[in-house]
Amino acid sequence: MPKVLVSDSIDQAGLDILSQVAQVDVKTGLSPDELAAIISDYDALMIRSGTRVTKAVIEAGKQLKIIGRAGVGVDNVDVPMATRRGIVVVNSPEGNTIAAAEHALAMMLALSRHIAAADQSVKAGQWNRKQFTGVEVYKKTLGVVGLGKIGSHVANVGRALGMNLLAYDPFISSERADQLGCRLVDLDLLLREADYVSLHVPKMPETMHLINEQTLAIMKPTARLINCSRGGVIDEIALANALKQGQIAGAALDVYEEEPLGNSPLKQLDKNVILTPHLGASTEEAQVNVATDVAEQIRDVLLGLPARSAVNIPGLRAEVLDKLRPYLQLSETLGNLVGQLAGGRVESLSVRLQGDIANHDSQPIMIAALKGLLSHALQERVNYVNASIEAKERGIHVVETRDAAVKDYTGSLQLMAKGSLGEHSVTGVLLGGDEIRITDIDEFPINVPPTRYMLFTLHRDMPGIIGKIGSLLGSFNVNIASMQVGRKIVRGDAVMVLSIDDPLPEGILSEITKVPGIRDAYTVSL
Ligand SMILES: NC(=O)c1ccc[n+]([C@@H]2O[C@H](COP(=O)([O-])OP(=O)(O)OC[C@H]3O[C@@H](n4cnc5c(N)ncnc54)[C@H](O)[C@@H]3O)[C@@H](O)[C@H]2O)c1
Ligand SMILES: O=C(O)CC[C@@H](O)C(=O)O
Repeated sequence: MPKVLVSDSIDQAGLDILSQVAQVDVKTGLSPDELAAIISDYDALMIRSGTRVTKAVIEAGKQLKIIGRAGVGVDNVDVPMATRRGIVVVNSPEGNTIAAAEHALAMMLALSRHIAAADQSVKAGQWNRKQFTGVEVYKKTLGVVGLGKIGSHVANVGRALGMNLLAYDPFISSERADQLGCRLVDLDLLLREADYVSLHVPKMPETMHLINEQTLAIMKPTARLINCSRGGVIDEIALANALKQGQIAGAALDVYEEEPLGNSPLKQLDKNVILTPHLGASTEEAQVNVATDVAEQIRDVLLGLPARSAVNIPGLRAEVLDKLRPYLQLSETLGNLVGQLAGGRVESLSVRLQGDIANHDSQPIMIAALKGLLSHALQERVNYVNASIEAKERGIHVVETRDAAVKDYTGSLQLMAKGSLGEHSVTGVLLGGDEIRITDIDEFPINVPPTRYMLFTLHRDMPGIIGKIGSLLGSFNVNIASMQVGRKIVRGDAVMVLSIDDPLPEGILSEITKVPGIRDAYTVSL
């Protein structure tokens, strides 16, 4: 039974799903070193934001197939390293969207009315009504930085509260911003005009210290800043200074550059600062959502099925996957076949998408072709996660062409591999939506399904040659399941494709190539 390590607190709903297929060990509060020391036993790791999955952890995870992040941000996982090692990293892109958005909105209202400070003062025996006079959000300007899933919900609720909306997001169209009632502006203008600035961007080099001494200096003295996205997006020292000097009116933070928050000057500030311990996703609903979402994906991957929300398999979202699955199978099979026919070191792979297939997202189809191409050499070490990297490292030049006009079958896929031992091409189609047929080998027309063991010959089309191959195989006790010949002209060159029941015994291939009329022979296992 596979083993799953759960190293952060995860809702029971997720643990129940994992337990259906795996032994589940829950060990929380591990340091990266402690995690690295035990991870080698595990097939899967499930985390929240509390676990740091470093390079060392991934290197130690010799059996790891999947890392599941029960949440959105995967900045606590060394994703490039996981990708190199072929480990799928999955998250729950939407499970906690509402929770995080509501936390940001709660922060905005709590800041405006000094809720946290007023609560503390009443509990301390005071009754200071005047000290806690607040401001209304109605008719104020809310600036949303990052108009993705969470930012959009914040914008929607902000609009319902009667706020004017500005948004800054370089990757969002003005039509999308219009739909949300936001005026799309640059960051400078947003910071100058907004009464509330709410950050909803991912953590990446471009967003590191997006809010810093300079950007804080252009904000209104009455402005309030909210960060429920990621620590590091705000320069916390610069923020503490800006708050002390009254450059802005207040700030509410849920996330920090270092978590847990250490000895920060922000902790010294009182009524105009609210600090929560990364609680954005901490609602009962969100925790059930993310735990279920990610546990299902871990279960599926352990059962050999694809994951819905893999962050390191480009273009392979659930809905794409459902539509493309038969094409991916086709592409992988043809990649495997052409890779074995080419043998040696492959220098380039050309993939031609013809007919209907050319109308689909080609990226996953290309990845499947590369996975197939490399699978004979790398076996299970290559997968959808690392196929592109492995191909790049081997210097394989990949070319994609599309021809939507071709109208044979429902579309076909042609792969051509060029390598140190020559050039080969194969074409395949799907019959009835999911049955693979190889329809062309080196431009010789055939029509055969792929089978586990196959033998291909290139020969002169002349009487007796098929019989000789049949007898030769028979003398080596090889049973032929099916046989087909493809030729372009009578008595010219031809290919013979045989499905055989067992792998070809050692030495027989060279015997086949000695048969008069045989130019070449290849054995393939798919
Ligand atoms: N506090 C929490 O507990 C909590 C919970 C959930 C999510 N989050 C974090 O909230 C953030 C937003 O999550 P989401 O689900 O909305 O993500 P998302 O991917 O849907 O949205 C992010 C948006 O940021 C935009 N963006 C990227 N670079 C930008 C830049 N340089 N400037 C401005 N905009 C930029 C993107 O175009 C995108 O629209 C993430 O950092 C996520 O990790 C925090
Ligand atoms: O695990 C958590 O509680 C935080 C999750 C949140 O930061 C996220 O990115 O989804």
